[in-house]
Amino acid sequence: MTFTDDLKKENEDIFQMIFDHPFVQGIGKGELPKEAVEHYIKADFEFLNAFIQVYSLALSKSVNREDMAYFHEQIQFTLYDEVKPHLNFSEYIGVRFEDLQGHPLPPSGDHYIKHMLYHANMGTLAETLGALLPCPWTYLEIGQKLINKYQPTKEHPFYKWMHFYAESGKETEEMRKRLDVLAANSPVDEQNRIKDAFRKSCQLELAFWEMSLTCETWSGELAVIK
Ligand SMILES: Cc1ncc(CN)c(N)n1
Repeated sequence: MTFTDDLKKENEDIFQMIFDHPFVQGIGKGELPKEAVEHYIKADFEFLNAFIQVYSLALSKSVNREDMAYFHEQIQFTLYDEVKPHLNFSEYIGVRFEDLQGHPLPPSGDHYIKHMLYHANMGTLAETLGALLPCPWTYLEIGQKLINKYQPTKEHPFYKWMHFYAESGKETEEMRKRLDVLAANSPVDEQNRIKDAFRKSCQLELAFWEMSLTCETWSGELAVIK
């Protein structure tokens, strides 16, 4: 068993809760409230901006060219390739993707990016990877398991979304490989911080789906200062 095999096993409960979440199941069924999808895209655009910033902090902690090239590629992937699932969702709600950008993150999304930025700013590269890994890994599982369960055809409204993530296994595999090497050489207290970062990111992935479904917002008339 590798370190990341253990992480998966310890967090199987949350992975299952994510798969069972009504928003995720709604993707498989091809039936989602349009307001919830709009809320998701607006938040996810900002989330991925922060994710790129976390990758660049991880790049700055890298000490060899291979890791630098890896984080550079991941930034490109997030910037250019991950637009495709957002476009699929935007088409479904009939709103231009450009009109869904620049909106403040709702509380759960805000919590999630600050959690990742905390580890990236205060922790080691291994700890940063622990906070990042649930993002590609939970989506890979969602894509694969939804395709397996619903067998969508090309006419399915979220066919492209599901296939995009089901076929993104390389991202997870490469990140796991790096974290396994680093964790094997980490002291126990650092391994515990990685485990804590990973579990909280899994829990915040779940919270992100719930935030989207319930159209979670900040309280008060002003909501947030822009
Ligand atoms: C919140 C969230 N988590 C994960 C992914 C997949 N990269 C995403 N787009 N958004």
